Amino acid sequence: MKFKVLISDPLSEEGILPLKEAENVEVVVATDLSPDELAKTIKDFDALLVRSQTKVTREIIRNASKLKIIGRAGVGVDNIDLDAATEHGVIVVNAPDGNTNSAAEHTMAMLMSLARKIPQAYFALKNQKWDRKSHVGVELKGKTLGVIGLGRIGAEVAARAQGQRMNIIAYDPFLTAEKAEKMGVDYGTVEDVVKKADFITVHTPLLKETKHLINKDTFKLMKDGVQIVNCARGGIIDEDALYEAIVTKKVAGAALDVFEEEPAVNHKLLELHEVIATPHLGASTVEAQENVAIDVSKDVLNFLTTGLARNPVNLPSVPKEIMRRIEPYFHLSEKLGIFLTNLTEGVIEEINIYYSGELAEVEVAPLTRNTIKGILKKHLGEHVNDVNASYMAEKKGITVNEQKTNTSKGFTNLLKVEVKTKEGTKSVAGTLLNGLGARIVQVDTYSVDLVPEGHLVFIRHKDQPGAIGRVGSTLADQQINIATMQVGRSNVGGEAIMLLTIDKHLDEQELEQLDQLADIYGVTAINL
Ligand SMILES: NC(=O)c1ccc[n+]([C@@H]2O[C@H](COP(=O)([O-])OP(=O)(O)OC[C@H]3O[C@@H](n4cnc5c(N)ncnc54)[C@H](O)[C@@H]3O)[C@@H](O)[C@H]2O)c1
Ligand SMILES: O=C(O)[C@H](O)COP(=O)(O)O
Repeated sequence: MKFKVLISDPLSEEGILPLKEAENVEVVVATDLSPDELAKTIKDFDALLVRSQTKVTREIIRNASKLKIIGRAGVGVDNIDLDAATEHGVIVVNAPDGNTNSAAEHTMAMLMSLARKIPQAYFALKNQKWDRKSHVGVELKGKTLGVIGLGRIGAEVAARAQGQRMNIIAYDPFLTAEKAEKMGVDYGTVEDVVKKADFITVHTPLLKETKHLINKDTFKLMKDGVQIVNCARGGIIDEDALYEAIVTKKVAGAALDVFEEEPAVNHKLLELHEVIATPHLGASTVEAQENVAIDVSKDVLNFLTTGLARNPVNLPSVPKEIMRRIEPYFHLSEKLGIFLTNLTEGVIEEINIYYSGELAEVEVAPLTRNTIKGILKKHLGEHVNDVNASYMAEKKGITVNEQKTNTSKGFTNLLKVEVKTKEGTKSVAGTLLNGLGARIVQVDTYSVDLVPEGHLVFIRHKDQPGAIGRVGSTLADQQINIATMQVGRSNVGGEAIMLLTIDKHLDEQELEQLDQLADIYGVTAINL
């Protein structure tokens, strides 16, 4: 049987040789298909290979009745509808390492061009203007570079900038003091980074959490005359806020390789003299293109012939016999992870997962991976899935322990998850109640009974008459309905908790109002 592979973006000829030379594969290259044409063509293909240009929408995936795998020759998979792929049983693989070096080099090229106004000077000279006065730059040496997202590319950029004798301050949710010290970088929150930096470069994926991470409020915190680089994804920086910050001279310059909408030809930012730009060229080198095409071709070939993938991005299939017994717990395990990560302060160092009762008798590794996925998802988004969750945790320096115990506290099954950071230990436990579904039954030392669904608010407060009433009336003033409320306390007059289910997610302002109430120690909104 021959597998048909469609390549819909330009990939390196050398890189796709593993596929072209495979006897059981027929490769078709069609890089000028419209979305409609792609939606029609795809139905005959077993695999699709893309870069960032092809938008692999739900509609395309829906039409792809034979499609088994989508290979992304690069890192970002925000052009692929991962939910649709998962729902249709299509595995998505990427090539996460092949273009790291090129993207880091491009970032440095942009940083240096920005500091020395090279594109502007070149443009003037091409227009017959020998203008030295308007193109006075600044040195990088001794300046502080703020790096937001210290993953593969961010870390390479930091190391190169240190070579330019810059000081680095970074923020990454997985950056510990030990790692920062080893890399010779300072670290802090996003606020610390933007306040101290002379230049700021972002290297996060584009996720719900990182969309407009740099916005009008963040710009206000920055030094006057700061310069910004984005070679990661359009949308991490709010483009309207950046425009405003440049026009008002808060920001002296910006170097952009990526835009919220691409291709970005008539973009208002491109009209500004202070903005230099390239058309998403970070990975456009001979070497990177060859690397990513080879990696993804091999992975696609391997998957088509053996069913195994090295770099899967979405959910894999779980063996049927394991699935049948543990499937009912999948939902609970992920929700416990998400719940816990929202309560956790500090960098996660250890995750302990305890299985008891009937759960202690089954193979639970897929549940462990699913729980880790729930915990890491907040910061890694679609980059973490069941297959790579343990690997991701290990890569982030997190120790994961799985234990089967007999202490199920009267429940026929109990899944307890504990997370340790330098700030302390947090835990949550859940169970499946026969006929009633999943329940969260313990938060730290407090017993609760909560359906892990919807919009939750977790409040730590002093056990004092009036605290519950104040929360209730504040929510009533905000026209927010309380569906359920759980309360618990450690001792009379000591610390207590309220766990509410409400009808909508609290926005920043609403959270702030609750946080300001007397006797409240902390308020966390959690979306499950
Ligand atoms: N311009 C280009 O052509 C080009 C080329 C390659 C990659 N990229 C993009 O660069 C980005 C980084 O790629 P990578 O390979 O380094 O990925 P990576 O996964 O190795 O690193 C991303 C890092 O961002 C961190 N992060 C997540 N949420 C964060 C937050 N809220 N604040 C700070 N840090 C956060 C993660 O912990 C992780 O360490 C991706 O968006 C990728 O698509 C662009
Ligand atoms: O995420 C990536 O790998 C880069 O943005 C590269 O995208 P490209 O393959 O379209 O150059």
